[in-house]
Amino acid sequence: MDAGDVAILLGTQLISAILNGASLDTVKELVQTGGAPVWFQDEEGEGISPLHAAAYVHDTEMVRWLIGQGAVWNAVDNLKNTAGDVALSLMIWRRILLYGMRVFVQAELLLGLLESKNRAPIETPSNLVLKQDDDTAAASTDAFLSSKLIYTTDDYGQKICMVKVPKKTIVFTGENGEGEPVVEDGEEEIGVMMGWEQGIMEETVRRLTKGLPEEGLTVLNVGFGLGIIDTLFEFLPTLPAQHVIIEPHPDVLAHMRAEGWYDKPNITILEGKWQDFIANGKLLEFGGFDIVYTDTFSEDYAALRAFFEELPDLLSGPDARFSFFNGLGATNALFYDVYTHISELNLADIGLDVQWSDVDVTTDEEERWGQSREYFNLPIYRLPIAKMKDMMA
Ligand SMILES: C[S@@+](CC[C@H](N)C(=O)[O-])C[C@H]1O[C@@H](n2cnc3c(N)ncnc32)[C@H](O)[C@@H]1O
Repeated sequence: MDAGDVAILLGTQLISAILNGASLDTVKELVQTGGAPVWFQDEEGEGISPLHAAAYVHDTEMVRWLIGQGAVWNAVDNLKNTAGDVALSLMIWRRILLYGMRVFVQAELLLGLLESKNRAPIETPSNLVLKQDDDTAAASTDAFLSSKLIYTTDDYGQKICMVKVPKKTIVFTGENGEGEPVVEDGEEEIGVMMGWEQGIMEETVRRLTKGLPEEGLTVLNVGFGLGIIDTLFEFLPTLPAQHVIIEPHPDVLAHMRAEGWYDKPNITILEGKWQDFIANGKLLEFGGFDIVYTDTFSEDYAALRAFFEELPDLLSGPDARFSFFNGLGATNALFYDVYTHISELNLADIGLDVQWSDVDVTTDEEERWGQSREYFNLPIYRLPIAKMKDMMA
């Protein structure tokens, strides 16, 4: 390894340490003792420097120290942003985020008022959907439950549980894309569940079970899909004592039967929607679960929030854990951030604290989506783990 390679290695480690929340003392040690170069730029990646990294983690003291050590104040990354631009865009990002959250919360309050008067539901004045008005299987539970589902494997070996929804496309009648536009009726494939989410499910189970006693574990999972998370629960070192799965779709239930899920002695399958088993009190009969997970399809944020409200009754105690598939708004970083913050606020209102962790979900986009509509195209999944707040603390 020559001196250039060593500088690249140390510089990359320095940037990664800062982005991962290293303290100023650690950074000082990496630079002063370890010899990491403060002038380094990550040419192989996004072209960022340690100064950009410090701006990303909003560490003003670290920015000051790095500049004092000779960090290049006006170095630009591959997007032509200096560390100052990053800081500025973060400030602007936070301002827009706060605005988005305010709009969302106001719409939510209004929704509550309208619902209490039995009036039609509303949407927020943005792409943040509180209540869906899409009546296809993608967003209407009734349409979804009466749609045919297809279990298939794509060209890249990825397992998919898929539904087809109607799609209108505008085509031009003439040659070379000219001529009169005509609306053509067609179909679009949507992944109800796709194999690429395996990594998210694995990390979710790891974090849901970490530190919990293995013996006698009780688990509730809402929404079977491909059964990825249920399979992971069944492969824990100690089999859960009680594993309840709620699933309403007849095709999913038929698939579960064919795959032998009905024959597992520790598993109870509740055929219906989670709302049905809240309404008839069946879920309460289990006496609380140590782990609760929900990942449904075609439901909007209002439904997720309604599920949150049931958690104090569903969780077995202060150590019990809850997680949900955090996928709303995930085709846009800002919307995703708003949903993430709003769900944290709503959970806090109900008495739950959330710990977030990041799961890297970068992959080959074409291999992931194939013919399916994209529903998650951010590089990072924000994984929530919630517990009832410790009222004695
Ligand atoms: C995204 S998949 C779940 C994937 C699952 N986490 C896995 O690891 O494979 C969503 C599932 O939720 C089910 N579902 C939709 N609405 C539901 C509801 N109201 N209650 C319970 N399950 C629901 C769907 O039929 C579908 O099987």
